[in-house]
Amino acid sequence: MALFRPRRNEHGTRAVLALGSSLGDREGTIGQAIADVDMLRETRVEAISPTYETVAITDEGADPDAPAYLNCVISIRTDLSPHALLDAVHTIERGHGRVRDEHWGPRTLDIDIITFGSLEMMDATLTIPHPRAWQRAFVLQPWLDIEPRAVIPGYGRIDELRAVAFDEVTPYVPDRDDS
Ligand SMILES: Nc1ncnc2c1ncn2[C@@H]1O[C@H](COP(=O)(O)OP(=O)(O)OP(=O)(O)O)[C@@H](O)[C@H]1O
Ligand SMILES: Nc1nc2c(c(=O)[nH]1)N=C(CO)CN2
Repeated sequence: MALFRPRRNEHGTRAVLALGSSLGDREGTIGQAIADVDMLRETRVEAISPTYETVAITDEGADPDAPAYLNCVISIRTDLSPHALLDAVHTIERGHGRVRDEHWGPRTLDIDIITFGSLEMMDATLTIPHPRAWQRAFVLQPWLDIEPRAVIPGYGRIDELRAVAFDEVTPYVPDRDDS
């Protein structure tokens, strides 16, 4: 189920972040990372998408034998600059044991900045909108659940992009042991 919070203040920039985890306590890590984002200076989480279990996309393509990801998307409002937000999400990733080794390899936590208001920019460390979000169902589907009319600046409407994205996403049903 998606969660939405009433907007108490309208200042700052609305940004969309995508979270993914394929190692360890995936659900716990994503939940804590969302709380970490909400604790950032001048930043507030406004909506949390449902979580999806998704087949890992690796350098060789979709790999059903690689650890599956949990993915979700959050919308935030922040007064941080785009680079300060990038630094902050990297700190959160490191706090959850993220190690940068294998390209597109399994990871405890990945947080990508998908959009930042209507900003379009590219420099050595940051590209906004995220350059691969437009083709990733593991980003577009959860985002669609919380913002069905969203547009990726320069790429178009996410409902249209989602319709042609082919990677596999399945609603995540937690395996609760309440006994
Ligand atoms: N919009 C963005 N969000 C997050 N990182 C970005 C963005 N644009 C550029 N980067 C840069 O990409 C670098 C690699 O990021 P990361 O290791 O998370 O990539 P990845 O998750 O493996 O791959 P992908 O970018 O395809 O999701 C980061 O150090 C960061 O400087
Ligand atoms: N299913 C899935 N595959 C991925 C993901 C991800 O979040 N989910 N992230 C990647 C690099 O960011 C590479 N591959």
